[in-house]
Amino acid sequence: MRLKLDRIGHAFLGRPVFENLSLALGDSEVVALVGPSGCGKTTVLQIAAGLIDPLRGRVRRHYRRHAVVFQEPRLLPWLTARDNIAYGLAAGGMGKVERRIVAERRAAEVGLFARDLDKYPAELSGGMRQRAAVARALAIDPEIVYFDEPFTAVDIGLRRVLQDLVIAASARERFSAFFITHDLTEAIRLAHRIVVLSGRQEGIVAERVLDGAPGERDDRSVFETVQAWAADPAFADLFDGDRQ
Ligand SMILES: Nc1ncnc2c1ncn2[C@@H]1O[C@H](COP(=O)(O)OP(=O)(O)OP(=O)(O)O)[C@@H](O)[C@H]1O
Repeated sequence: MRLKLDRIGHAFLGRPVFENLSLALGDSEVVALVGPSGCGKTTVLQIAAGLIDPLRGRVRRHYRRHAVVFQEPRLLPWLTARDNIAYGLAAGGMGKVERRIVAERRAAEVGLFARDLDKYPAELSGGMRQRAAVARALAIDPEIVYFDEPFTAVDIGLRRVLQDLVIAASARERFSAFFITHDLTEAIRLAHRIVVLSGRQEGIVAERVLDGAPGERDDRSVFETVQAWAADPAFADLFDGDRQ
């Protein structure tokens, strides 16, 4: 068990977001949290990652290193792509030459070319910046990666490529991942398990374990699962939200 949220509750300015939310994330498990816009997905992730404290409940973390990939890349504009990717390694005490080697290996894994590594974020496309953000997260060999709608802002073709990178990396390196999305197709492509957060402060209203490993699901089975769940009352909130 990497992470356990035990009956957490949170409110902003006295306005409750959710109550009594319990959720566990196992070793090497990829859990996708879906739910309508504004239901509190980012808040759950921030509590899980320790970025904010919950008003109620308890969080137990059984890991040493985690990384977060946000919707926007959040690269440091004054550093090259290479130095951005290597950024977390210096804090871990790694020497300069080794940092460079790790950054270049991670960059290649996410499809960045060597010639891009000397560029600054402003010189990279949006897709390249998000690739660099994923490489930076993986560079520190995290035991858990928190993804907060990381591919929402990229176009549909690249989104699929980036999803495939995450699927391959999680299978290869066996980190756990907590992946927030409002895109059910994305969740079904890359998770072992899906949990649905209510849009009416009712906490987690549904949970489904997916068949097979994420990389093994073909487009047809993903499509059929989305269709089946669209008719499932447990997912009604999610589809209502999408129609708004
Ligand atoms: N810092 C804050 N101060 C006040 N209210 C906040 C704050 N952060 C979030 N909220 C509110 O809490 C609720 C949950 O927000 P959150 O961002 O967690 O939802 P979400 O499910 O991730 O939304 P989306 O899918 O649109 O990104 C929303 O009503 C939001 O307006």
